[in-house]
Amino acid sequence: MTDRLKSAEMMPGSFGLPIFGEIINIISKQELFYWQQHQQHGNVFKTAALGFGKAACLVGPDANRLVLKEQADRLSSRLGNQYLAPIVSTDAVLLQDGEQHRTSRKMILPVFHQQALAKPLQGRIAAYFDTVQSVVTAAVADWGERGTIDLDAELRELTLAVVVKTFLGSEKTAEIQQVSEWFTTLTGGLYGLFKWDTPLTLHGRGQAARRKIVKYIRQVIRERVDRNDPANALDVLGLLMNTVDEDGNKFTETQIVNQAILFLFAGHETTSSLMDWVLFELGNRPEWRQKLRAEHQQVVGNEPIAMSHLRQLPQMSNVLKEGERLYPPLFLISRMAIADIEYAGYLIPAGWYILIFPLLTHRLPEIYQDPDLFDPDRFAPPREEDKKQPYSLIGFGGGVHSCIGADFAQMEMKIILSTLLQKYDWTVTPTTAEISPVRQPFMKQKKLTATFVSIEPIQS
Ligand code: HEM
Repeated sequence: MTDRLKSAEMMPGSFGLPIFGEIINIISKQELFYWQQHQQHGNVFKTAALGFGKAACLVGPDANRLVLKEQADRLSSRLGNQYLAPIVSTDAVLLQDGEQHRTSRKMILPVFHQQALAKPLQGRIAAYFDTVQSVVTAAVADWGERGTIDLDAELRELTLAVVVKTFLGSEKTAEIQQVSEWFTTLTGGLYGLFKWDTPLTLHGRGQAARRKIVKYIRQVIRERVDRNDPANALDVLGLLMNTVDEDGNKFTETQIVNQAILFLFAGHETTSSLMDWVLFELGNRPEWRQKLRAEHQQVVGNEPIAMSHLRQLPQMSNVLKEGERLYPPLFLISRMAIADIEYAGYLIPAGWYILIFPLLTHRLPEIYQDPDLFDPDRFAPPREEDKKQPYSLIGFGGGVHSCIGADFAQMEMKIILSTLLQKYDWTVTPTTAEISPVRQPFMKQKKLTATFVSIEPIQS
C-alpha cells in the first residue's frame, strides 16, 4: 500500500470529545447516532469512543463483502466484539478467529444445519420443530384475553423459553423463568460504565448472574452424563456434548458451556426484536395481515403449521425479510483490523475498529426503491431488489461468521406468525409514522404495546 492512499484520520466525521469520544451519543442514541452520521458524511466516516478507540464506519454492499468475506482473515471478530466477552467468553465461536474459529464452526454447523432443517421429520430437526411449536402455542394461548400487552417483554420471554427448552432440554417453567431473569441481568451488565465485579455495579451483577448460568448448565451436563439417557442426545446441548470432529476432538465441558451461553444469548433477543418489529408493521397494516392470512389458509388451513409448510409461504418469507431489512436486530457488525486495510482510497491501520451496518446498507436508495417504506413485495420476482448485488441484505451477517442459527430463527418466526395469524387479529401502538425513520431503542421500542383479539377459524 502506498502514498496514493489517504490516512483514515482524514475520513469525514469526528472523533468527538477528548478521552470520551462519542461514547455518550452512542449509548444514548444507538442506531440513530450512526444514522445521523451517515446522513451527514455519506458512506465512509470515522468516529471514536471511550473504551473502544478509533473506528472506520463503512456503508454499502462493497464494504460488507470486504469485511465479511474478502479481508476476513485480516480482521478480528474476537477483538471487534470484545465488549461481548463478559457475556459469551472468548472460546465461543463468535469471538474466535482463523483456524480456531474454522474448527469450532465445523463442529457446530451440523447442530443447526440448513439441509437438516429442509428435510422434514429428520430426528433432531423434527424434535426442534415440535418443541418450538409447543412452547409458542402455550405462550400465546392467553394473549386474546389479556387486553394490551407489552410486546417486547412478552416476545423476549417467549424466545428465551424456546431456546432454553430446545437447547438445554429444560422442562420446568420455574427453571426457565429463573434462567430468563439471569440473562436479563447478564445482558444489562453490558450497559454498565464501570467494569468492576462487585454487586454495586451493573457489570458485577451481570457477572454474578453469569456464574449462576454456568453452574446451572454444568449441573444439566453432569445429570445427563449420570443418567445417560439417549433422548437427551437430540437437543442442542446433547449434540454439543456428542460432537466429535474428524481428528477425534470433542468440546471440553467449559467450551460446551460457553458455546451454549452464546447460543442462548445470540438466539433469543435477536429473534424477539425482529418479531417485535414484524408484528408492529403488520399491526399497522390490515392489508398485509389479510394477505398473509389468505396465503396461510391456502397452505396450512386450520391445522397447526407443519415442517413441510415452511417453504411454501413466500409472502410470509418476504414479510420476514422486510422486517430484517428495516429493523435488523444487529444494526452494526464490528471487527478490528489486525493488518492494514485499504478501502475507498483510505488506508485503515491495524488496531482500528471497522464497522459495517446492516441498518444503513438496507436503507440505501440505490439498492432499495423507496427504502423507508414497508414493502415486502420488493423481494418477490421480478423485483428481487436484494439479489442485484451480493451483500445487500445482511441482517444475518455473511461470510465466515454468518449466523449459524438463521434457519432455526426463520423456523421459529414462522411458527410464531402462523400461530398468531390463526388465532388472532391485532393492532400495535405507536404507529409506523411515529417510529420513522429509524427506531430509537431507549425511547420508543420499550413502548410497543399490542392488543390481540381472538378470531374464529376460517371456514374452508
Ligand atoms: C432473527 C434472529 C437472528 C439474527 C438477526 C441474527 C443475526 C446474526 C448476525 C448478524 C451474526 C453475525 C455477527 C458477526 O458477524 O459479527 C450472527 C452470528 C451468529 N448467530 Fe445469529 N442471529 C439470529 C438468530 C440466531 C439464533 C436463533 C442462533 C442460535 C444458535 C444464533 C447463533 C449465532 C451464532 C452462534 C453466531 C456466530 C457465528 C460465528 O461466529 O461463526 N443466531 N447472527
